[in-house]
Amino acid sequence: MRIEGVAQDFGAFPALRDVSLHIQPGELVALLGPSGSGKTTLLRVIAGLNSPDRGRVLFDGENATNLPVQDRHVGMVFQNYALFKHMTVADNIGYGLSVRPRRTRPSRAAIKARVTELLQFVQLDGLGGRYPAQLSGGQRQRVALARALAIEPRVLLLDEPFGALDARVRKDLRRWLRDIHKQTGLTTVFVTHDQDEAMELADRVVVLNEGRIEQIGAPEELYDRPASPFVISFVGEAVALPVIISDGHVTFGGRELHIDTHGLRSGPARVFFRPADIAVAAAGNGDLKGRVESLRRTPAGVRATIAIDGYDQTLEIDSPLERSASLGGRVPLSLVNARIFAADENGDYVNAGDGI
Ligand SMILES: Nc1ncnc2c1ncn2[C@@H]1O[C@H](COP(=O)(O)OP(=O)(O)OP(=O)(O)O)[C@@H](O)[C@H]1O
Repeated sequence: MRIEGVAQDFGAFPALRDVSLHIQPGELVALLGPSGSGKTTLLRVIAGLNSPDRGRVLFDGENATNLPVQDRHVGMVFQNYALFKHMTVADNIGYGLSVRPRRTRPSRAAIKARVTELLQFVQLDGLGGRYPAQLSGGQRQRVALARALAIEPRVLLLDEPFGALDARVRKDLRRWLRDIHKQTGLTTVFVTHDQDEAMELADRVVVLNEGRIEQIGAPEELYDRPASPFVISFVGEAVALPVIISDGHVTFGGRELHIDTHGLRSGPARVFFRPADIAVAAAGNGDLKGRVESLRRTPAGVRATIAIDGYDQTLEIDSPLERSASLGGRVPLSLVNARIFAADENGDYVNAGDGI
C-alpha cells in the first residue's frame, strides 16, 4: 500500500501535511504520535472514511483515493466502533457478509460456518449466542476483530484497539494480535499513542507529530538512531542538555563534554541521552557532576534522580551506584552514549550522525 503526499485540512488547521508512506504486503505498521498528531485522520484516509485534500492512496498499485469505503475491502477495529448491541456475537461477526449484495453474498450455511471458524480463531468458541453486554472488554474487542476479518479484508486497520482496556488485558491482547497477524499475514496498520505498544508489536513504526512524519523505522532504529529531538524524547525517556558547540568542542555550563560533534556547526545545540546512557564515573573524572536526590529500587537495578550542577532539571539514571553515592551525596557522571542536535538557520534541531 502506498500513501503519496497526503494532506488534509480541517478549516485552516492542517491535520496531515504531505504524508508519504509505503507499506509492504504483510507488514504490521504502527502509527505512533501524541494526541492530535494526525494518526486517526491518516487511518481514516486509508479506510476511505475521509477523502484527503491532496495526495493519493494506492492499494496494490491501483489508485484507491476515490474508492468508497465498501469497495476498499478494509477491515476496521476502532476503539469506539462499537459492536451492534442488539445482535448476538455470531450475528455481529457475520454482519459484513450478510449485508453483501445478493450476487456476492455467501449462503446462510456458509456464513454460519465462517462465523464458527472465526469464533474459534479468536478463542471465543461457544460464545456465539451471547450479546456484547455479556462479554468482557477484551472479549468484545476480539469479536470486533473477528468481524473485521470475516470479510477477508486486504488491509486490517485498528485504531487504539485496546485503548479502553486495563493494562493486563492490553498486554495479553497485544501478544495475541501479534500471533493473529503471523497467522493471517494481513497487511495491518494500527494507531496508538503508547510507545511500548508500538515498539512491542510493530515491524515498523511511523512517528507522527503535528500532521507530519518525523521518522519511519523499525523499533530498534527509533531507539538507536532517532532522527529528531521529537523522536528521541517521544520514544523512550530522554534528557536534553542545552550545550554550546564551538570549534568542534561541546560545552555545558563552561565544562567540556566528551562528545563527537560530527562536524556540526558552532552554536547552540542540544545533547540528548537516556537514563541508561549515563554512568557514575571514577572520582575526579566525568563530564558532569550532580547531587543524588533520590534512589529507587526498580526491577532492573537502582534508579537515581540526580540534580545536575548548573542545570535546573533533574535527570534519572540507571546505574549501579557506588557505595559512596548515598542520598544527598555528590557524584561525577560520564556520558556513555548521547546524540547531539545543533540548531540550524531555522532554529530547528538537526542531527549529523551517530551517537557519542
Ligand atoms: N472532523 C474534524 N474536524 C475538525 N478537526 C478535526 C477533525 N478530525 C480531526 N480533527 C483535528 O485534526 C487533528 C488530528 O486529529 P487526529 O484525530 O487525527 O489525531 P490523533 O493523532 O489520532 O489524536 P488522538 O490520539 O487524540 O486520537 C486534531 O487537532 C483534531 O482536533
